[in-house]
Amino acid sequence: MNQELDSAAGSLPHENFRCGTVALAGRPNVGKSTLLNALIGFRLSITSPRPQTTRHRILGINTSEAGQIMYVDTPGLHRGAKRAMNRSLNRAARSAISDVDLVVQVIEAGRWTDEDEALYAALVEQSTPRLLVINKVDLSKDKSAMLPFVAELAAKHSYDEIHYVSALKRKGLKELEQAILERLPVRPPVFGEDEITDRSERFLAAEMVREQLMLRLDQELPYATTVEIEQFSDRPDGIAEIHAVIWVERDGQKAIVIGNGGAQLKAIGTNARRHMERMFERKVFLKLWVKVREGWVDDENMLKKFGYTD
Ligand SMILES: Nc1nc2c(ncn2[C@@H]2O[C@H](COP(=O)(O)OP(=O)(O)OP(=O)(O)O)[C@@H](O)[C@H]2O)c(=O)[nH]1
Repeated sequence: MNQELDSAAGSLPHENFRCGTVALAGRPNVGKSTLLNALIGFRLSITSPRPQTTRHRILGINTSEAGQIMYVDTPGLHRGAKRAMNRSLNRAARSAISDVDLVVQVIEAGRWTDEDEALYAALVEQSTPRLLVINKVDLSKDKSAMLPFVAELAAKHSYDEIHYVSALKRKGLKELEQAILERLPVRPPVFGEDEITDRSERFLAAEMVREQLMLRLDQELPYATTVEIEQFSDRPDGIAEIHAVIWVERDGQKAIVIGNGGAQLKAIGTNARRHMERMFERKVFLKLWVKVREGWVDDENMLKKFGYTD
């Protein structure tokens, strides 16, 4: 990852080879990251049942004979964001949809909310081609019940195409991929064919710890945490040594993250390390600390330090 571009980049593999960027946009929790992972066939972007799990713009690359699709996973657009971090996530989401070849708006089957409408309004202001993806179709037992919902949607909104998918069950993805490719410009690949992201292992390591925080901590606590990698080095014995700090806002939160006798922190570390070993294809030695930085979620300087703003 993040290697020198492959020699394939720069030359056109065949005259119809297509290459372009595609934003996966939508309100929080509709399944954008799950869809990204399913489309690239790799568990790159972290997912959880909680809204705004994704905090960064992440590029996931899928290269085939036909072309190279660079998917941009974006934070979910959240209305009425009060805290500085949520406002910054909204900014990232908006800028991600403004500079791409195609936008895929993702919604949940049977639900169209004010947040979906607000995103649609933002898309209409741009002339970028757009597809609608109705995700989580596996959850609706009676598929025909969806028809009036889609008919009403289509009557009031204009999309190039509407697709039904289940990102979780990997249904409808081939047709979606085909529709995406058709709308990308003919041009040579930007990345080498084995590259799956523009993000470094260091970044992905922090994300994997954060995923465990999102999955294991209750209520608002995950939103008061972030992860900073202090050291990422490859030891002579081939093991990647990673030191990470979990930042929280208050002492009480620190105690919860550590858990009784350190049990919670141990479980977070074990699970994150297993995922890292699978993704990085080598053994990992992971060391975690929990530290308090009061009010970091509302502090623009801290958000910058943690990579949430430019
Ligand atoms: N049943 C079902 N669940 C899904 C599907 N796709 C995603 N989910 C679940 O929906 C939840 C949210 O998925 P994410 O991929 O994290 O959603 P997101 O849109 O990236 O969320 P944000 O980070 O909040 O923007 C997770 O629990 C997923 O497992 C699907 O096709 N079917």
